[in-house]
Amino acid sequence: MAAEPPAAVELSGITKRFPGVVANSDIHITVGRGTIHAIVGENGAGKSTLMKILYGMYRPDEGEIRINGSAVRFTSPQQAIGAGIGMVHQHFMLADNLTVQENVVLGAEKLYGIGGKATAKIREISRQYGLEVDPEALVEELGVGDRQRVEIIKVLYRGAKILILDEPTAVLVPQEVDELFGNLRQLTAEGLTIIFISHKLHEVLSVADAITVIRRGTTVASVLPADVTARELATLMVGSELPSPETRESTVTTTPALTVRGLTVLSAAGRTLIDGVDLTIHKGEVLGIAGVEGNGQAELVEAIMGMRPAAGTVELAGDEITAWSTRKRREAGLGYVPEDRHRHGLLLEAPLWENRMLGHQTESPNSGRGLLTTGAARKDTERIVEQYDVRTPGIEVAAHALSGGNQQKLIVGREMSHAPKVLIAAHPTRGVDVGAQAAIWDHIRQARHDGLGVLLISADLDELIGLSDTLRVIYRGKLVADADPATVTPEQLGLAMTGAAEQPSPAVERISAAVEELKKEAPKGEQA
Ligand SMILES: Nc1ncnc2c1ncn2[C@@H]1O[C@H](COP(=O)(O)OP(=O)(O)OP(=O)(O)O)[C@@H](O)[C@H]1O
Repeated sequence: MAAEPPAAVELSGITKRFPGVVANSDIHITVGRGTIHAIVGENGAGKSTLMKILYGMYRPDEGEIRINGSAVRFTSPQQAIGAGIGMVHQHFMLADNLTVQENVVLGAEKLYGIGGKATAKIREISRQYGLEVDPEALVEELGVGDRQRVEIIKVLYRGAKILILDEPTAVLVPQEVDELFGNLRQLTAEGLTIIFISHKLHEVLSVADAITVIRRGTTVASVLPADVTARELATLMVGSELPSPETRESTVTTTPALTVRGLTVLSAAGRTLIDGVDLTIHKGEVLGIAGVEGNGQAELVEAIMGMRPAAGTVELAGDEITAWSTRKRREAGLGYVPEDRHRHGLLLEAPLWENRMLGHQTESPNSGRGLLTTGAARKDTERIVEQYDVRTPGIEVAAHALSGGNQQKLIVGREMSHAPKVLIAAHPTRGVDVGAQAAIWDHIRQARHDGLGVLLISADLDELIGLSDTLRVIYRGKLVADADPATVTPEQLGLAMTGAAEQPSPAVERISAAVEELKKEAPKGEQA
């Protein structure tokens, strides 16, 4: 009988310490060749650290890595790439103004040059693995799903046989998730191996061949998807039962908290990014905006926050704030959870308590009588850490030392602490585990009960549907449809977002006509 082929990846006894934290402790994982292996765990459990070790970005303090049966010791990602490992990051790292081919070839010109041989190789990869993209297309014209395929092709082009994907579905609509999973299955059918991190337990159960659960830095279970439910997985992750989600209860009033009229935003080149948007959020109302990324959500948020010039008017609780600076808007009660927590939400090198003051330096408890009150800010940071379950060795550590999900919890906690009248929340639970997500939703619901109005932008359709009182669909900078959160399904909403609702459902209104109108307006070659 032939001997069993060695596992594609074998991690044994991996331990990694950071000051004050054991991020990985005696981890054991075996990933079979040609399988999809999911890694799940709470925020801060140690998933990213482990993947960074496998990708050569960190060196383990203890333990052994075997790739296809041979022990390896990587001191850089280049060595990991050389051993056939590729990493697809959550934040795409593509140059928008270059073509697909230029992006794929960039930095790997030595492999197949930059001309016809490179094109042929990209086409071969596309064909072999069913990853459809046009090498000539400009990346800025591509949707999110296509961009992700370019990232995957990029690592395959460099010879990866083992792919690590970090939360690959966080930015995809349901139809794109299905496509991605189809692609992943085809990759494994061709003998490649996939390891992916995800917080979406239903997706993990539908696509993974095997699942490893990490809790507080160590592997606590390796299970087959057929043997567990999402709830049981969550329980394994947390080590105790999750609370049941609370039922929906309407708190919407008739008092406007935020009114936007005729908001229009142009790009530097004069293109219309937001086109005459009107909306009202009432006290006690969560207004969710559904849309495929890049349809104007970011510009809408930035215009409301006063971060980019816009025509039209914005009123906060009856005051016209159109001409106000961002700082003044925040002081007047506009809370802000930004989409990009590294660029707008945090000072990564600064300690947590300084980050607690960020954007709120002029407000209590951070300042009083014109002076910064760092003692009070520190104390309040302790409270946020406690209340929002931010897992950290202390408030003096720098923000970059927190796991992604814990950074997010800190930002949400900070913004909610100033009793905002309106919270502008872009992807408030992105990268946050299921338990922490439920906790953040509870905080938002409680504040909504007390009269908070929320503008919710999210790529997580379950979150949009579950948390919103009112749902609207944004498409090419216009609000084109309304959906009823009580009856709409994620699939219907996903279709409406891509402008593809051919059979309008009662739960999504107006979309088809509006999209047809937009398509007529769009110049040739620019249609969605
Ligand atoms: N560079 C670093 N310096 C110090 N501590 C770190 C560093 N990177 C991670 N940690 C700590 O190691 C632990 C594991 O973090 P890691 O990012 O691996 O978690 P994770 O499971 O990926 O979480 P998330 O789901 O939130 O992304 C956390 O306590 C984190 O604060």
